[in-house]
Amino acid sequence: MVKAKSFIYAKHFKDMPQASNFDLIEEELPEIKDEEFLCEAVFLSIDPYMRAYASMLPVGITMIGSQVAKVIDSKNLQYPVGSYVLGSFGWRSHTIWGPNNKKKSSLEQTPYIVPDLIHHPISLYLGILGMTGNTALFGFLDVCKPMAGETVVITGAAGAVGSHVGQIAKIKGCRVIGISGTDEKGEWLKSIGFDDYINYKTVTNFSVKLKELAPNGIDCYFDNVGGELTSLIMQQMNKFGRISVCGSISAYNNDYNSLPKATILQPSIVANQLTMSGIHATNYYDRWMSGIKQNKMWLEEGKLIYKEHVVDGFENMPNALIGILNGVNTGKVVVKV
Ligand SMILES: NC(=O)C1=CN([C@@H]2O[C@H](COP(=O)(O)OP(=O)(O)OC[C@H]3O[C@@H](n4cnc5c(N)ncnc54)[C@H](OP(=O)(O)O)[C@@H]3O)[C@@H](O)[C@H]2O)C=CC1
Ligand SMILES: CCCCCCC/C=C/C=O
Repeated sequence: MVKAKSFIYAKHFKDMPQASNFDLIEEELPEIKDEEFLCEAVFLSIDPYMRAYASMLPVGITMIGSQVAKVIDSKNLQYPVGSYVLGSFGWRSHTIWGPNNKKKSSLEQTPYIVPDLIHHPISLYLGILGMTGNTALFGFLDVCKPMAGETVVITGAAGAVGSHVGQIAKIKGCRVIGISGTDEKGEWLKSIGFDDYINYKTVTNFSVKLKELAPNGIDCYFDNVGGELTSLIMQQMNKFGRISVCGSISAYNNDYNSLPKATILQPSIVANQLTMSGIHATNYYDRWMSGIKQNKMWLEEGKLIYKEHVVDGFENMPNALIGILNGVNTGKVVVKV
């Protein structure tokens, strides 16, 4: 008999998530039936969307999320014992999955086998070889269509998606400016190929500094944070500039009744005939494996450098989520069980 731990989303978030928003429960799992497998979480993903989406979820459900898990019992030939799977199982230590399991939301994917990585941690399937990697790859290239010599600005640049986008932009021959919340993060960005960075928390005048670093204007903007930074960046876009709107983490802790008042973006959009498009990871499910293949190729060629922020212990899932909203991480946050 296997005992599974899981975090229940027990109370709606208000402002910053707290440990008290979750209940950690334990349950005994039944024997698996035909076509089912039982797996044990090895690494769990922590992502900002968990904060953004949870406001729309009912309380009482298992908290949403993906994990890399090891199959420890199986009556399904497609998922043999000992293999690793990527699954949308939520914040659970052990899961029984079968083809009759119903998807609870469009965010969920059918579990797929991930081959062990010899030279890298298997947690990469949550990062550069997974959801964040495909978001960076398709979300940037589809919308921004970067050309060599163009200037690209990225907010949330030292996070999982931003650091990846910047490196793809360098592969494409662009000048890349990252926006980050500490100099340490900015220096890391430079070490992986970014041309420069702005520490938005300490810079005296953001717009002046941006003009200095991007004297020819901005052609592509990859937006992870929204808010005031986005307004200021958009004022310096070039004619026919492209903006990929990936997220708005600066306001995820606001509820819908207290969202920041918007500044007016239309003059920049109209004057420069900008194209601004929202992107979504779920839109890439039909190209998912080709995205992983491309990112893996760049990884093997040494063109893609990653950093992981590993939090130890399943019990620390809530703390890890609070951490990304406070910007403690450089690179992808994963919890190691
Ligand atoms: N559309 C989609 O399909 C997807 C969207 N996303 C979105 O992309 C964005 C980045 O995700 P990901 O890279 O995984 O995140 P990470 O958790 O890796 O990085 C988040 C970073 O955002 C920065 N940040 C936090 N609060 C603020 C703030 N108020 N203002 C500016 N920056 C802030 C912090 O860095 P710093 O110290 O620099 O402030 C933090 O480390 C998020 O908005 C997320 O929701 C992610 C995946 C898929
Ligand atoms: C495989 C998990 C897919 C989750 C998609 C999350 C999209 C994020 C949106 C905003 O943050």
